[in-house]
Amino acid sequence: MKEVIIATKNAGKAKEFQTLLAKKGVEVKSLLDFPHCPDVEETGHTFAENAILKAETMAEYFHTMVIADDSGLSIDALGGRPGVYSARYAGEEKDDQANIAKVLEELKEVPLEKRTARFHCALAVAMPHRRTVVVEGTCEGYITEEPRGENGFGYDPIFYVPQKGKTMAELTKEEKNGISHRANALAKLEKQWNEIINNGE
Ligand SMILES: O=c1nc[nH]c2c1ncn2[C@H]1C[C@H](O)[C@@H](COP(=O)(O)OP(=O)(O)OP(=O)(O)O)O1
Ligand SMILES: [Mg+2]
Repeated sequence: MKEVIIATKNAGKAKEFQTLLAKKGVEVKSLLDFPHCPDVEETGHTFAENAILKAETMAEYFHTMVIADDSGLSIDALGGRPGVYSARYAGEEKDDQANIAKVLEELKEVPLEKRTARFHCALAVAMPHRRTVVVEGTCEGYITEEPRGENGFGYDPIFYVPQKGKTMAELTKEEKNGISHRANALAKLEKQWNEIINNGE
Protein backbone atom coordinates (compact mmCIF):
# COMPACT_ATOMS: atom_id res chain seq x y z
CA MET A 1 0.00 0.00 0.00
CA LYS A 2 1.26 3.49 -0.86
CA GLU A 3 2.07 5.60 2.16
CA VAL A 4 1.65 9.36 2.36
CA ILE A 5 2.88 11.65 5.13
CA ILE A 6 0.47 14.40 6.11
CA ALA A 7 2.42 17.13 7.93
CA THR A 8 -0.04 17.65 10.75
CA LYS A 9 -0.02 17.18 14.50
CA ASN A 10 -3.79 17.61 14.63
CA ALA A 11 -5.37 14.21 15.36
CA GLY A 12 -8.76 15.30 13.97
CA LYS A 13 -7.27 16.28 10.63
CA ALA A 14 -5.13 13.14 10.49
CA LYS A 15 -8.21 10.95 10.98
CA GLU A 16 -10.08 12.72 8.20
CA PHE A 17 -7.17 12.23 5.81
CA GLN A 18 -7.02 8.56 6.77
CA THR A 19 -10.64 8.11 5.71
CA LEU A 20 -10.39 10.34 2.63
CA LEU A 21 -7.23 8.67 1.32
CA ALA A 22 -8.12 5.10 2.25
CA LYS A 23 -10.55 5.27 -0.68
CA LYS A 24 -7.55 5.82 -2.94
CA GLY A 25 -5.67 2.90 -1.45
CA VAL A 26 -3.27 5.20 0.37
CA GLU A 27 -2.15 4.74 3.94
CA VAL A 28 -1.75 7.95 5.92
CA LYS A 29 1.04 8.71 8.37
CA SER A 30 0.87 11.96 10.32
CA LEU A 31 3.49 13.77 12.39
CA LEU A 32 1.94 12.13 15.44
CA ASP A 33 3.69 8.96 14.18
CA PHE A 34 7.03 10.81 14.34
CA PRO A 35 7.19 12.30 17.85
CA HIS A 36 10.72 13.70 17.36
CA CYS A 37 10.05 15.68 14.20
CA PRO A 38 10.49 19.46 14.44
CA ASP A 39 7.70 22.01 14.87
CA VAL A 40 7.14 24.36 11.95
CA GLU A 41 6.28 27.93 12.88
CA GLU A 42 3.24 29.15 10.96
CA THR A 43 4.49 32.60 10.00
CA GLY A 44 2.52 32.97 6.74
CA HIS A 45 -0.27 35.48 6.21
CA THR A 46 -2.44 33.11 4.19
CA PHE A 47 -3.55 29.48 4.49
CA ALA A 48 -1.61 28.72 1.30
CA GLU A 49 1.64 30.25 2.63
CA ASN A 50 1.41 28.25 5.83
CA ALA A 51 0.57 25.03 4.01
CA ILE A 52 3.60 25.50 1.73
CA LEU A 53 5.82 26.25 4.73
CA LYS A 54 4.72 23.09 6.56
CA ALA A 55 4.87 20.82 3.47
CA GLU A 56 8.26 22.01 2.19
CA THR A 57 9.93 21.94 5.61
CA MET A 58 8.75 18.41 6.27
CA ALA A 59 9.49 17.15 2.72
CA GLU A 60 13.06 18.28 3.27
CA TYR A 61 13.14 16.62 6.68
CA PHE A 62 11.76 13.28 5.44
CA HIS A 63 13.31 13.38 1.94
CA THR A 64 10.00 12.33 0.47
CA MET A 65 6.68 13.73 -0.66
CA VAL A 66 4.68 15.41 2.10
CA ILE A 67 1.20 16.95 2.08
CA ALA A 68 0.34 19.73 4.53
CA ASP A 69 -3.06 21.17 5.41
CA ASP A 70 -3.48 24.68 6.72
CA SER A 71 -7.06 25.46 7.49
CA GLY A 72 -9.34 27.62 9.56
CA LEU A 73 -12.58 29.44 10.02
CA SER A 74 -13.34 32.84 8.52
CA ILE A 75 -16.30 34.72 10.05
CA ASP A 76 -17.72 37.66 8.07
CA ALA A 77 -18.99 39.62 11.10
CA LEU A 78 -15.46 39.44 12.56
CA GLY A 79 -13.79 40.72 9.40
CA GLY A 80 -12.57 37.24 8.49
CA ARG A 81 -11.19 36.30 11.91
CA PRO A 82 -10.06 33.94 13.33
CA GLY A 83 -8.72 33.06 9.84
CA VAL A 84 -5.10 31.89 9.79
CA TYR A 85 -5.04 32.31 13.58
CA SER A 86 -7.89 29.82 14.10
CA ALA A 87 -5.87 27.23 16.03
CA ARG A 88 -4.44 29.74 18.52
CA TYR A 89 -7.36 32.17 18.64
CA ALA A 90 -7.79 31.93 22.43
CA GLY A 91 -4.10 31.26 23.19
CA GLU A 92 -1.04 29.14 22.48
CA GLU A 93 -2.61 26.00 24.00
CA LYS A 94 -4.73 25.50 20.85
CA ASP A 95 -7.77 24.72 23.01
CA ASP A 96 -10.86 24.00 20.84
CA GLN A 97 -13.31 24.74 23.68
CA ALA A 98 -11.65 28.05 24.52
CA ASN A 99 -11.56 29.03 20.84
CA ILE A 100 -15.27 28.26 20.48
CA ALA A 101 -16.10 30.23 23.64
CA LYS A 102 -14.16 33.25 22.35
CA VAL A 103 -15.95 33.22 18.99
CA LEU A 104 -19.39 32.87 20.61
CA GLU A 105 -18.63 35.72 23.00
CA GLU A 106 -17.53 37.98 20.12
CA LEU A 107 -20.70 37.14 18.16
CA LYS A 108 -23.02 37.57 21.14
CA GLU A 109 -24.83 40.59 19.67
CA VAL A 110 -24.80 39.35 16.07
CA PRO A 111 -28.11 37.98 14.70
CA LEU A 112 -28.22 34.65 12.92
CA GLU A 113 -28.47 36.01 9.39
CA LYS A 114 -25.25 37.95 9.91
CA ARG A 115 -23.31 34.99 11.30
CA THR A 116 -22.12 33.77 7.90
CA ALA A 117 -18.77 32.01 7.84
CA ARG A 118 -16.67 29.59 5.86
CA PHE A 119 -14.06 26.99 6.52
CA HIS A 120 -10.93 27.23 4.35
CA CYS A 121 -8.43 24.52 3.60
CA ALA A 122 -5.18 24.95 1.70
CA LEU A 123 -3.30 21.78 0.81
CA ALA A 124 0.33 21.92 -0.28
CA VAL A 125 2.02 18.90 -1.84
CA ALA A 126 5.80 19.19 -1.59
CA MET A 127 8.06 16.77 -3.42
CA PRO A 128 11.85 16.81 -3.41
CA HIS A 129 13.17 18.49 -6.59
CA ARG A 130 9.71 19.39 -7.86
CA ARG A 131 7.48 22.41 -7.67
CA THR A 132 5.08 22.45 -4.77
CA VAL A 133 1.43 22.06 -5.77
CA VAL A 134 -1.21 24.08 -3.86
CA VAL A 135 -4.99 23.69 -3.97
CA GLU A 136 -7.72 25.23 -1.84
CA GLY A 137 -11.25 24.34 -0.81
CA THR A 138 -13.98 26.06 1.19
CA CYS A 139 -17.25 25.17 2.90
CA GLU A 140 -19.97 27.78 3.57
CA GLY A 141 -22.11 27.97 6.69
CA TYR A 142 -23.26 29.90 9.76
CA ILE A 143 -22.00 30.17 13.33
CA THR A 144 -24.59 28.80 15.77
CA GLU A 145 -25.40 30.38 19.14
CA GLU A 146 -24.25 27.33 21.06
CA PRO A 147 -22.21 24.20 20.37
CA ARG A 148 -24.05 21.08 19.12
CA GLY A 149 -22.75 17.62 18.25
CA GLU A 150 -19.87 15.40 19.29
CA ASN A 151 -18.19 14.45 16.03
CA GLY A 152 -15.31 16.07 14.19
CA PHE A 153 -12.92 18.53 15.86
CA GLY A 154 -12.07 22.21 16.20
CA TYR A 155 -14.94 24.57 15.43
CA ASP A 156 -17.25 21.82 14.10
CA PRO A 157 -19.81 22.10 16.97
CA ILE A 158 -20.59 25.77 16.15
CA PHE A 159 -20.49 25.51 12.35
CA TYR A 160 -23.98 25.07 10.90
CA VAL A 161 -24.16 23.53 7.43
CA PRO A 162 -27.39 24.78 5.79
CA GLN A 163 -27.51 22.03 3.15
CA LYS A 164 -27.53 19.39 5.91
CA GLY A 165 -29.60 21.25 8.53
CA LYS A 166 -26.99 20.25 11.13
CA THR A 167 -23.75 21.44 12.65
CA MET A 168 -20.58 19.93 11.27
CA ALA A 169 -20.19 18.04 14.57
CA GLU A 170 -23.63 16.44 14.10
CA LEU A 171 -22.61 14.98 10.74
CA THR A 172 -21.18 11.49 10.41
CA LYS A 173 -17.60 11.40 9.17
CA GLU A 174 -18.87 10.24 5.77
CA GLU A 175 -21.28 13.21 5.60
CA LYS A 176 -18.55 15.66 6.60
CA ASN A 177 -16.17 14.18 4.04
CA GLY A 178 -18.86 14.67 1.40
CA ILE A 179 -18.96 18.45 1.83
CA SER A 180 -15.94 19.65 3.80
CA HIS A 181 -13.38 22.26 2.77
CA ARG A 182 -10.75 19.54 3.17
CA ALA A 183 -12.54 17.12 0.85
CA ASN A 184 -13.17 19.95 -1.64
CA ALA A 185 -9.48 20.85 -1.67
CA LEU A 186 -8.44 17.22 -2.02
CA ALA A 187 -10.81 16.75 -4.96
CA LYS A 188 -8.79 19.38 -6.82
CA LEU A 189 -5.77 17.09 -6.68
CA GLU A 190 -7.71 14.30 -8.35
CA LYS A 191 -6.27 14.74 -11.85
CA GLN A 192 -2.72 15.00 -10.53
CA TRP A 193 -3.09 12.29 -7.97
CA ASN A 194 -1.39 9.42 -9.80
CA GLU A 195 1.49 11.65 -10.76
CA ILE A 196 1.84 12.91 -7.20
CA ILE A 197 1.84 9.44 -5.71
CA ASN A 198 4.25 7.96 -8.24
CA ASN A 199 6.79 10.77 -8.29
CA GLY A 200 6.72 11.41 -4.63
CA GLU A 201 9.53 9.08 -3.69
O1 LIG B 1 -12.71 20.63 9.53
C1 LIG B 1 -12.59 21.41 10.49
N1 LIG B 1 -13.50 21.46 11.48
C2 LIG B 1 -13.38 22.26 12.54
N2 LIG B 1 -12.34 23.07 12.74
C3 LIG B 1 -11.40 23.07 11.77
C4 LIG B 1 -11.49 22.27 10.62
N3 LIG B 1 -10.41 22.49 9.87
C5 LIG B 1 -9.69 23.39 10.51
N4 LIG B 1 -10.28 23.74 11.66
C6 LIG B 1 -9.75 24.65 12.70
C7 LIG B 1 -9.06 23.84 13.77
C8 LIG B 1 -7.90 24.71 14.14
O2 LIG B 1 -8.34 25.67 15.10
C9 LIG B 1 -7.58 25.45 12.84
C10 LIG B 1 -6.55 24.74 12.01
O3 LIG B 1 -5.27 25.28 12.27
P1 LIG B 1 -4.00 24.61 11.55
O4 LIG B 1 -2.80 25.38 11.87
O5 LIG B 1 -4.33 24.38 10.12
O6 LIG B 1 -3.92 23.17 12.22
P2 LIG B 1 -3.34 22.71 13.63
O7 LIG B 1 -2.44 23.76 14.18
O8 LIG B 1 -4.44 22.26 14.48
O9 LIG B 1 -2.47 21.44 13.21
P3 LIG B 1 -1.25 21.39 12.14
O10 LIG B 1 -0.80 22.79 11.87
O11 LIG B 1 -0.21 20.56 12.80
O12 LIG B 1 -1.80 20.72 10.92
O13 LIG B 1 -8.80 25.50 12.12
MG1 LIG C 1 -1.08 24.70 12.95
